[in-house]
Amino acid sequence: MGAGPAIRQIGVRLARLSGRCQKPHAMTDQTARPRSFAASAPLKGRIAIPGDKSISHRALMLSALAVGTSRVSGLLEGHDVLATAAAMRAMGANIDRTGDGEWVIEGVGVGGLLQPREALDMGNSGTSTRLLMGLVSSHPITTTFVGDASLSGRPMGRVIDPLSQMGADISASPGGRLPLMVRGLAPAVPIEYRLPVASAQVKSAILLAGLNTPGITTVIEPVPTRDHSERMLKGFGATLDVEVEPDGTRWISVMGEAELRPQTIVVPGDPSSAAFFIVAALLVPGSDVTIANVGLNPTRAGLVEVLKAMGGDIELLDAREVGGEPVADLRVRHSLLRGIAVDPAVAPSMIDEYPILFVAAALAEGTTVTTGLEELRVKESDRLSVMAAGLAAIGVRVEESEDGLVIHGTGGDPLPGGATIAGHLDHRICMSFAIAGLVSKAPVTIDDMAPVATSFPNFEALLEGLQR
Ligand SMILES: O=C(O)C1=C[C@@H](OP(=O)(O)O)[C@@H](O)[C@H](O)C1
Ligand SMILES: C=C(OP(=O)(O)O)C(=O)O
Repeated sequence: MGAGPAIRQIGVRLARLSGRCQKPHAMTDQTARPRSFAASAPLKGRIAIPGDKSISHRALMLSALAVGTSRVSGLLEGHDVLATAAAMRAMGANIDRTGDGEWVIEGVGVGGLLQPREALDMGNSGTSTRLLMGLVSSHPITTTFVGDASLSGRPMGRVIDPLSQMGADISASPGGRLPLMVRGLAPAVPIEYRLPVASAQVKSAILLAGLNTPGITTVIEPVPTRDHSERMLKGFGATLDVEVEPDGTRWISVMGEAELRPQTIVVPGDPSSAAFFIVAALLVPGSDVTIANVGLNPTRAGLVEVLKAMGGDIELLDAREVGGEPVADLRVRHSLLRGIAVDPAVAPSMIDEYPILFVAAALAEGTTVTTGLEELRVKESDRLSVMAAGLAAIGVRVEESEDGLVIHGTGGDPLPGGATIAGHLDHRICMSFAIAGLVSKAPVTIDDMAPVATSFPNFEALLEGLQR
């Protein structure tokens, strides 16, 4: 998209609006919270990690679109999910927190979203932004989206394109970024759309727009990505059909003007959060940790497979189903890892876990090569360059390519450490370097641990519990 004068003007107008939007709890604490992490005694014990972020967002959105009262337990109460809750409230749903992770939602029905009175503040959350842009695109309302500095730098063109094809009128800041305004169209136009990037957020945005669109909306997905939207849409009673071609391409079709039935949802633990403790237990000598209730949907479980291939001692206990998703307890013991070439085909199933995988690779014996990771450059930070710079600062031998990192491990020896890492408002960068500090000779300082609350508010408390 060009940055012509007209678009620049819209950008200025929207930027002014961002100062006036309703601030959810997520964005009120601006104080940086630096913290150092030092060489750790063995990690021992059993922990339960909080609910899955992807599933929590979707549980709130679909409950808010059902007719009647849904109940969600195990909801992640991180700032990203709270931004989704605030947005759905602002568009008419009644949403109450009744206990720890327990939420009750009274939906407005598909087609029933009301125009929010103020801009929706999405904080740091790409998932909230892109999925909600989809939802509002097929409602007759105008919605403005704003976010923090990290989110305002992320590309939204990937959802603007298909949603515009469905009839939404979207005015974005230069480069297809936030702040932006979506003027929805009802009835919208059903489309058949082949995803140009492997993105569950883009897939979900289109399917959610399709819910209030007459006819059948189809997303063609050449590379499978997390399928929580498909599973949950079916659970809520939408007519959703998935056909898989011999080469694995998935055709996902949703029938519009759906009526969603309220549900009771149990959210499993987030494998992307578990990842930090899996790697910590593998790296800190003498550790033996059990992580309870970890979601192991095959579209999310890539890291466990890669770490096992590197020689990680990870045992799956009590495999079961929770809320329509496969779950197990993981027992993880300290292991000497071996470097490997990571198959780029697994990337979508562990896309958020690469920062912590890079830390694991730094302690492995030999070299780990990763490729096919250009998407990491458009997350909360450019995770390839931020990880490469941070690892180099704590003494790791690392090379950055266009689409991956090559990491030469220490063979189990501690890292030199002794640097301050800039987290760039990226929770996963902060947590990855916190874990690196546990296996470093000199402490590793994170300039600001506050962003961790976007996805894992009790990360530090759980870590301290395992060190006792
Ligand atoms: O759909 C989702 O819930 C998510 C999809 C992924 O993003 P992309 O769709 O951009 O790959 C992931 O990185 C993000 O944390 C959550
Ligand atoms: C990329 C992430 O989230 P989002 O896109 O929702 O900001 C993440 O949690 O690592």
